Amino acid sequence: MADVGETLNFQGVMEEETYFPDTDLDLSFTSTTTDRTFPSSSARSSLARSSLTLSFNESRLSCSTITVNNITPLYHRKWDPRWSAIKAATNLSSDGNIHLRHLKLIRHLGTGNLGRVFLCHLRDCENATFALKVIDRETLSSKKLSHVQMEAEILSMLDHPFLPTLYARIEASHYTCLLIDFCPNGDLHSLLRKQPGNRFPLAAVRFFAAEVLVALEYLHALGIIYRDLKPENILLREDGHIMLSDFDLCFKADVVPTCKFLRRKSRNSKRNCFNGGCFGPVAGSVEEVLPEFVAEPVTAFSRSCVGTHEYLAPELVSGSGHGNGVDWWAFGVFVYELLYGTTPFKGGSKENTLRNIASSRKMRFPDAAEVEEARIAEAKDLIEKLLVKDPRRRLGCTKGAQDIKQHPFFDGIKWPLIRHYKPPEVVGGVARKRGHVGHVKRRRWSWKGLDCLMIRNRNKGSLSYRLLRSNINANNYYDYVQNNKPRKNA
Ligand SMILES: Nc1ncnc2c1ncn2[C@@H]1O[C@H](COP(=O)(O)OP(=O)(O)OP(=O)(O)O)[C@@H](O)[C@H]1O
Repeated sequence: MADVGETLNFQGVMEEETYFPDTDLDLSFTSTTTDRTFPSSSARSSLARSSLTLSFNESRLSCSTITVNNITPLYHRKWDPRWSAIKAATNLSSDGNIHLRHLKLIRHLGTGNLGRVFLCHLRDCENATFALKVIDRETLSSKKLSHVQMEAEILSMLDHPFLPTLYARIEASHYTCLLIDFCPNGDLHSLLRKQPGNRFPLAAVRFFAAEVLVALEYLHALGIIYRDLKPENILLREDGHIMLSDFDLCFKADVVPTCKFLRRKSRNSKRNCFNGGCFGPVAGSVEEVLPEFVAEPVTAFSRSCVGTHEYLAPELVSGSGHGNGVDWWAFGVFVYELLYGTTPFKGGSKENTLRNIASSRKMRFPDAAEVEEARIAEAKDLIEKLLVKDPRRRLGCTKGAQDIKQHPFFDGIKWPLIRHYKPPEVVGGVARKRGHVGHVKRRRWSWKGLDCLMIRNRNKGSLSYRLLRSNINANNYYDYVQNNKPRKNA
């Protein structure tokens, strides 16, 4: 059949409003978009909002190869109706696999670094909605292809309520399509921006921080360093709980779990009842015997410099190599941002932000009288312990999430029950019926990005000029800043 695929048009600002009627999807995509790279967030945002045409063209089907992951329901989602729907579809499929023809695209949700994300549902089951991440491998550099590979690999390992479930991976022609959970409530960054003063109430900060902590703990236990923690990457599920997304910057390391029994004096036996997890201390005892389970990739080591600049740990900025500590640093920045609506090292420019991160000056808290006092001291203490520049002394770096869970800021949280907690009621936190579209994100930062920044700004007195002129390797930014004693921080 010649070119019978119907065309879906997602036009500019209309994309949020338009519902696309029945389309006869088939197995190969023809993408007519040209947005290959996203030089800046505004450019990227405008590209993301520009016209996008996807055709599903049956005539190309004959030459496309299709492979599909065999689907095994994950344990924690075993009873999820989506799995039943997937199972029903595969039972009816001639080869027992899910194909693109089983899916009906509803609309474009957003465009990322690697590809586009669509809301879709199974043709025979409208209630089984998913997000489909479509990656056109032909348009990607080898570096980005390795990110796709990493993302798919990590997704296939996950089985956790605060992380996405990969329902299917579909390889069609030069497209890789990942079928994951759809989060209809947008992301935490957009939600934060809707709050008065761009700040969450402390109870909400505790809730989101606790869920993120549990998600990071799980990733670390698998030896996965996330490296891209920021509110934009935290999507909100239908029930208001979080889902960490975007795994293309992760790196995998070995992890050797250890379990020790620790004796310690109880601070407050009643309050700490659940701090040790399911096997917490018995209330009323003076001395507790706590099992200490550590599954933290403490020997992880990478030299690649990735992440979003406001969230970069000093060891990433210095290029001296990093490990698990970068996630705990980012976690400190994250708690700070939820609490104060801005990040702690943000400068007038990216350069200044990096300089502030690398500087040996102690981080300061803004004078925010509006931030409620109860528990604020604990919150500040937690942030200070996470934002320790030396990763060896940073909270979480040696024993992982257990150390952080035991911090007084989280006192009273019953960790094993956390997924059953009622999400906080915050401004704008109501589920939108039809999902959300992409938004302008703080872009990830790379050394290449910094080079461009520096070449553009050749003012002789500027830090960038001095960096360019100096014999110091650009990767060694931390040393450079130390040695050149910048006059002021932004
Ligand atoms: N599971 C999902 N449910 C709902 N919307 C999603 C989902 N996954 C992604 N999106 C939307 O699609 C957009 C693009 O997502 P994608 O993961 O491709 O890139 P990204 O989050 O912008 O990350 P990056 O470009 O940094 O890799 C997101 O900004 C988000 O708005």
